Amino acid sequence: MLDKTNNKMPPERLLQLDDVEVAFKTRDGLVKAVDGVNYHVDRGEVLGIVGESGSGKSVTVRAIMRLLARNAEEGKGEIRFNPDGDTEYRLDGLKRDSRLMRKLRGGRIGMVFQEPMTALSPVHSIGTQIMRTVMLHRRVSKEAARARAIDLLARVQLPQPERLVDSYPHQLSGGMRQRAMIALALACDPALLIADEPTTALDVTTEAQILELLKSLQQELGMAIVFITHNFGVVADIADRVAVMYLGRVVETGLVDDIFYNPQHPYTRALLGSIPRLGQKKQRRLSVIKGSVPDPYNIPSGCVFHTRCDYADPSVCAVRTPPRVPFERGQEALCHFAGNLPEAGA
Ligand SMILES: Nc1ncnc2c1ncn2[C@@H]1O[C@H](COP(=O)(O)OP(=O)(O)OP(=O)(O)O)[C@@H](O)[C@H]1O
Repeated sequence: MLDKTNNKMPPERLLQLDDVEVAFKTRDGLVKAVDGVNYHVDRGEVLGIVGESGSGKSVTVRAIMRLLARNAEEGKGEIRFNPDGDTEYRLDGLKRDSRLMRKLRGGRIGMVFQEPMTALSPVHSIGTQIMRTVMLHRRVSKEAARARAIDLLARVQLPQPERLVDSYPHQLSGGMRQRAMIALALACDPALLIADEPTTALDVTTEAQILELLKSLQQELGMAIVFITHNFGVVADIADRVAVMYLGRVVETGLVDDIFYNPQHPYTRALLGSIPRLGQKKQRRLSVIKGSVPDPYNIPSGCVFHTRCDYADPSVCAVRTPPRVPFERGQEALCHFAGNLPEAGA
């Protein structure tokens, strides 16, 4: 039986997370990595997720994919997914190997990672791996699956796809392997592609090429993308909307232009102050914000960002949980002083 929900999402909505919580059981106790995350993705749009290391970006998408570590404990939040506009599935609570999840993962949700070898097997040819995915999700002959594999390799602009289909991952360069992984993720026309820092390990030129490829595939195939990155420059390049995460929460969300030109959360402003400039060394982590991300075992009281915030009033921010303040066009900021901060850049 497929799990369907009663209160429907709007028709344009593909994915919606409401108050998602994930904690991990560790030797030192329970650590909350994701603490009430809300975000949504509409059909065909690109949502960029940005935030420093440890903010819970990857754990949240693993909860969507049902690929959480064994020591994870989920809270009460909801994850809803409606891939084709007619059936809404509740993903939260589904087991990693449930029939539905195996059908959706690879079938309607594709994934690409920073390290292609987490997705590609070193002992099978690229073609075999794509064919297996195609045949797992569709009733097609071996010949048709091979033709599809060659077609996908051509789509991701790999040279000589008829020859490349029989090659092994170690025979390809890093950028080519990234393209092969994208081809694998696209094998069954996903409605949603989850991209977890797919370009972070690449050189600047290859990164630009892969971003360009993802953009053109997204437009051609009409799929939505959740794109995780440390880099606000990449968000500007590829995303329609942004969710900014800090210590397991979405602290600000909105359209790219609104977030860039009118950021309402002090953390977003601080991150924007650390966008790598042209010609700067690659892979520089965002580091200009004072202090470091607090230990998740010791989450600050009140607003979790107050210990690093330039605008914090301890009598308020260290004591009370901040409200979610709405602005125009769906922009929201989790801050006591959102809307009352000094002008950005002032
Ligand atoms: N299996 C686990 N057991 C305990 N803690 C975990 C586990 N997996 C993740 N965490 C913790 O959850 C928090 C969020 O991690 P997550 O990987 O989602 O961050 P991130 O924002 O994706 O960071 P990065 O950009 O470095 O990938 C971190 O504090 C991390 O240490």
